Amino acid sequence: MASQVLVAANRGPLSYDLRDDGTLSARRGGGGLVSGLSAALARQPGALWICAALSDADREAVRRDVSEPGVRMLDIDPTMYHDAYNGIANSVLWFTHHHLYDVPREPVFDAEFRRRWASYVAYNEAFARALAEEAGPGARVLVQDYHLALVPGQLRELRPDLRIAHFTHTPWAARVFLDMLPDDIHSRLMWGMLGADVVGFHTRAWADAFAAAAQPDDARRVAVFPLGVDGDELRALAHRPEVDEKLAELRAEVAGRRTIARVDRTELSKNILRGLLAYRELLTVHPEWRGRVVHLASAYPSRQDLKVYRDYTAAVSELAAQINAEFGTQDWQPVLVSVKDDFARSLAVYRMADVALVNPVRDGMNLVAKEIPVVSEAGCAVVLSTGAGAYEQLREDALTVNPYDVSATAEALHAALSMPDEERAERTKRLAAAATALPPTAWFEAQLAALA
Ligand SMILES: O=P(O)(O)OC[C@H]1O[C@@H](O)[C@H](O)[C@@H](O)[C@@H]1O
Repeated sequence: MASQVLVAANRGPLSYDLRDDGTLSARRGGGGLVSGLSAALARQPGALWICAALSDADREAVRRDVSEPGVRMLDIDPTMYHDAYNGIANSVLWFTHHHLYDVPREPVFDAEFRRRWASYVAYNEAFARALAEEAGPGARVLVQDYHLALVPGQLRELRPDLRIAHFTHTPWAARVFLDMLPDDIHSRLMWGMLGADVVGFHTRAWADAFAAAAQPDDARRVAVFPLGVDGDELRALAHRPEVDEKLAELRAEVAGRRTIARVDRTELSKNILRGLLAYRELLTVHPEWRGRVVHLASAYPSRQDLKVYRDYTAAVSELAAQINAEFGTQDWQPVLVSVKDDFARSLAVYRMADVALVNPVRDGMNLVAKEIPVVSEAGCAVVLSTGAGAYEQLREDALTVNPYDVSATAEALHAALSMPDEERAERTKRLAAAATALPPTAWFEAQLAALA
């Protein structure tokens, strides 16, 4: 049956595992984009989510025609998928929008790049064709993120009757980085996204950067939808028994000391190394904190298919080990790194942290900065990068820092640790209110309404 509301995103709401006995089991897909969209789509009867098969088990599920209602997985040739996802989306596009290039060496746009780009075009076409097949007359289609930047333009050609929105969950690159792209690639990306009736971003800053690269007429379609947190849902999740258990364990480990927490994928843009350097500087410049604070750094591996991510992950654990060797004592380990993606443990960390360190060089939004104040028990001072999308909404009550300025970050950590309890609690309350202003369901419905 044709759908009236469709979502297209690389990652789907579920993925499959192939058991030893050859049967398939479904589990919920991971990440902020997925959890936000899943909640919103659950409220749209008859909606369809089109996503890519991400693994051999997913592809097997497509071949066996195992399907869940409301989800269509696309079986894309694995080599083509790898070139599109790792070779273009997570390398060129992610690096451009987050300004991550090591400029003397990168980027390089050569014949190999062109080959991968052809895969990216074909992978986008697979989504556009599937959407064209599944959408009812005049249906509304919400296309997600940089993986699928060409889809709106391609779909518009196949189905001029549809109402299409594109939403970017990352920042939009500054001109100097966009200008590195070959001209035809840059204009193709703009063409793709401007195939949409509404082009959405998390912040005014990213929307303005995109609009500056578009024609004045097209810029009118750009809109801002700052994704927030569902406070009631998150608080309920944070008070499940398994989270209580993790909290008790963590409290025992920390033994009454103050805590500085971070929770991230081990992602270049999250600036974990400078965060550790700032913590080291804090312990050097303000030795009164030695033995009295613990840095709980959750940094779980991500995108390990890319060498630069493997190297970065190794550098993070090496620097943490150095800090522990330099300052640690018999009964105090200054940094506790956790590399397991353990949501229950993260929620326990959120509940107990005195200080949150959210220092990405650039970030589309950063929901950690919004989630921590919502579940914090006694109040949490948020040290927040000016490069995070969340900065636009949280700047008043966070302690904001230039993410490259390690010394300023160290001083902000000191100020956060020294903040009077009452002030911390007051700021946390206001941060939580700002964080819950546009929960996922309202965020999604606002975009649907913009297409009406
Ligand atoms: O490649 P993955 O693991 O699906 O992660 C992609 C997502 O990663 C998130 O960190 C970004 O905020 C999203 O913009 C992006 O879609």
